[in-house]
Amino acid sequence: MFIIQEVIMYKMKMEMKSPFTTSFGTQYDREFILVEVKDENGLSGWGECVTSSLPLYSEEYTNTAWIFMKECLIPLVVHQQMNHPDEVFPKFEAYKGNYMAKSAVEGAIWDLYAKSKGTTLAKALGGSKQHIESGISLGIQENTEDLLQSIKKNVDEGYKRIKVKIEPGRDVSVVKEIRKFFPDLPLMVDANSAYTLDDVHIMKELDRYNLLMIEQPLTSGDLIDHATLQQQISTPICLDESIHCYREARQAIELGSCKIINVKIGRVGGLTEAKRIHDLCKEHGIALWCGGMLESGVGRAHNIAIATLANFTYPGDTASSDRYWEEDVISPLVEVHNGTIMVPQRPGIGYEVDLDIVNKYVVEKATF
Ligand SMILES: O=C(O)CCC(=O)c1ccccc1C(=O)O
Ligand SMILES: [Mg+2]
Repeated sequence: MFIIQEVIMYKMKMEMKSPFTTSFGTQYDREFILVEVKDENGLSGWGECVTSSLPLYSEEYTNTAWIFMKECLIPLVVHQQMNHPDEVFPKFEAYKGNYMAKSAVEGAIWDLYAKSKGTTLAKALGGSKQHIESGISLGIQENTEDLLQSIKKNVDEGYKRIKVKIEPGRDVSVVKEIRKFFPDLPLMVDANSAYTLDDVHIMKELDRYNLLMIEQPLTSGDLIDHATLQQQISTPICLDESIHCYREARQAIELGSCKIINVKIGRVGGLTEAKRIHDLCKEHGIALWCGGMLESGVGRAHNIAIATLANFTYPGDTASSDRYWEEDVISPLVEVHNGTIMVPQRPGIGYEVDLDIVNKYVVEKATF
């Protein structure tokens, strides 16, 4: 049993080393929220809200998450007694949606819980891997030459799988060019919902390039259309934006909307729900991998922990800290060697949050 004595929210703004372009826009920096929860013994747990400054990937964005956390979530946990972090998500279900905000607070409590038990977050979640495999997600480039260079660099660094973002007009031609130079590369594409069923002919062309999967080709609500599309192509569809919870994962499996799911802890409302989706998919032979939201070290550490569960069988999108940031908020940094990340063995998330760096990039702070 533990009591949360204090909650601190840090609104952060950190410039990215290089801009990241998807079919919904270009990100130059990340505005996100770190949540710190403290217990009566002075231990701290950390979570990250993976929203960005505008509602492009999801309805939630950083300013809405900030208010929702302050007004709705924190009153449900501060000075409250808890036995296990699995209690948090059901408590938060009193309020609709806002999963990224919920996940940030719940994630901080998971970290605190693991630290109070003297165990790693990975083990507290039931994970057993000592290391996880890492892929990389490459944004849309102005010219294919730059993309090919970037692929080569990341393959040489050992990343186990390359994902490239596509959009209408920059899809088949790009994949064709990549395959000319990298015929056997474990390659996949992510459309971030940029297509409709009118584009089936494009998906059928992509089907000829031996892709590991096509991620989120259609709009997030379109489970039925994804099922229609999956019947017409042999490349597995992987859903990202479509899956916000266990129920949607179950329905996608029942409908045949996908063969693979990209789990993002923030998108599904936290680690407890991510675990449930993991177990469901395992039961149904649906493979998983852990996606990314250009996280700082705190979110990155949570991704590493969940990816230690057995059914995370494909390399995830969690790359090294220095790919995104001049300085990260954790020490040591997340490092990828030969395409693998060693799971840290210290309690909780296993990385120390560097308050000097947090304070350097904080734009607003609130304490409860
Ligand atoms: O490197 C990462 O963290 C993953 C990058 C990525 O693909 C992504 C980044 C921001 C928003 C959505 C997505 C996505 O997976 O669709
Ligand atoms: Mg995606």
